[in-house]
Amino acid sequence: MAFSPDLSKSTKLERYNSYLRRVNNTKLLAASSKLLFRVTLLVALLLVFFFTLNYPIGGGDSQNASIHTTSRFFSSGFYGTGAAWEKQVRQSSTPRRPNGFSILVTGAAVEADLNDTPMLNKLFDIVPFTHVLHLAAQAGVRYAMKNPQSYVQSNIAGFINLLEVAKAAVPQPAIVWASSSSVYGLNKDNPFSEMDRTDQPASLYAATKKAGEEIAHTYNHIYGLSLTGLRFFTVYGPWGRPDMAYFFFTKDILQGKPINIYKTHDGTEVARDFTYVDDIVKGCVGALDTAEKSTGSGGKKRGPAQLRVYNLGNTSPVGVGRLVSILEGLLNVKAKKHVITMPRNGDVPFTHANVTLARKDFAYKPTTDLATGLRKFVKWYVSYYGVQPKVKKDIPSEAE
Ligand SMILES: O=C(O)[C@H]1O[C@H](OP(=O)(O)OP(=O)(O)OC[C@H]2O[C@@H](n3ccc(=O)[nH]c3=O)[C@H](O)[C@@H]2O)[C@H](O)[C@@H](O)[C@H]1O
Repeated sequence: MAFSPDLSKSTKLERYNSYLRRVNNTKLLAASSKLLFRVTLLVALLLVFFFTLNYPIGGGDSQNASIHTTSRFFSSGFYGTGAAWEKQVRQSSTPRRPNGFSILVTGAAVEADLNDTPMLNKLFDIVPFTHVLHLAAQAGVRYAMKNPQSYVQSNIAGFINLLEVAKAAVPQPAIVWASSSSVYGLNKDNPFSEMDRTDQPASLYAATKKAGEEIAHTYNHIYGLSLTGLRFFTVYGPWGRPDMAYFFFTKDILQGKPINIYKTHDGTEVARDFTYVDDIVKGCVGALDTAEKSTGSGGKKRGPAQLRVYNLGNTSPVGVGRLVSILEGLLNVKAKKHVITMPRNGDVPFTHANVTLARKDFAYKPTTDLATGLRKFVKWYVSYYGVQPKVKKDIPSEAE
């Protein structure tokens, strides 16, 4: 089976990407009640991880792609409507049952800027959030060499701004936020455990995520904020980020363009613990469900608060060559493969999550292997971009 892309849809998406970049947006969703939250979170996370976090133009070579930063949520049009905006925020955050959660999700839904302090203050004035799920970030390992400032702006300045507002809030929310497997950097222990060293980041992206973990420690220590960092391992799936390898490999394979498969400097294959988005969503919900309340109030600590870090990975690393052969099987197209030595661009040779801690504390158990997850991704890709199968109509039910 072979496919030819529908360019009108691609163009539409690229125009949308360009819009997203212009508004430099991060998305926010205020969800209320556990039930509403779970439903909303699923949608939000799909958008967060795979659509809104970092969208390069055209989804091509991530090294050349221009990626917008995501320190914004709420469009000025929406945020600027005053009473209507407030009403919407109140409505979407009113718990549907007693003791329901009211959760601010950054990185999805309506648009505004994390660095917009008055806007954040206003939000927290309107809603006594019980939790924040902070997913907004500038992601991507290699793009950090092109636009380092965007990482500082989003992952450090934006995070601190959010923590400043959260620590002063009454009540203080519990915060669960997206760290990254990249914090393990040059760590050689395998699989990666939360106890391993994380003081050797290989990219600026990793360094800003590690900085986030240290900043979290500080706000927990001084203000009694309950903070949980989740180290996500190469998350993929429908609505994914076009700057990630599995995504642009799919595009390039379909277009007959060559792809680079990295090998390490000693000639071994580069591997990743690719983790399907639905498994990550379950991990986020588990972390929120088990997050204890912050102990401070109005900027004053009243006792020790919870501080946690968890790996959320798939626990089965797969080589990039294998990833490509699964895609070839799904697309029924042979890739033009160039195996090259990994450029010195912040990449690490392998990742592998030990998830014992997350399993123990909130029963985290990834269930989607790479072939299954990529099948779901390719199905979505073909439908989203209007790719026409040339040989077969359906994606094969098995990868190979
Ligand atoms: O877990 C994380 O913390 C990070 O995961 C993700 O980073 P990575 O694991 O680097 O994913 P991704 O770019 O898809 O490359 C996948 C594989 O393809 C290899 N790769 C890449 C490009 C290429 O041209 N050739 C190639 O072999 C490459 O060497 C790698 O082995 C997120 O992007 C990041 O935001 C962060 O969340």
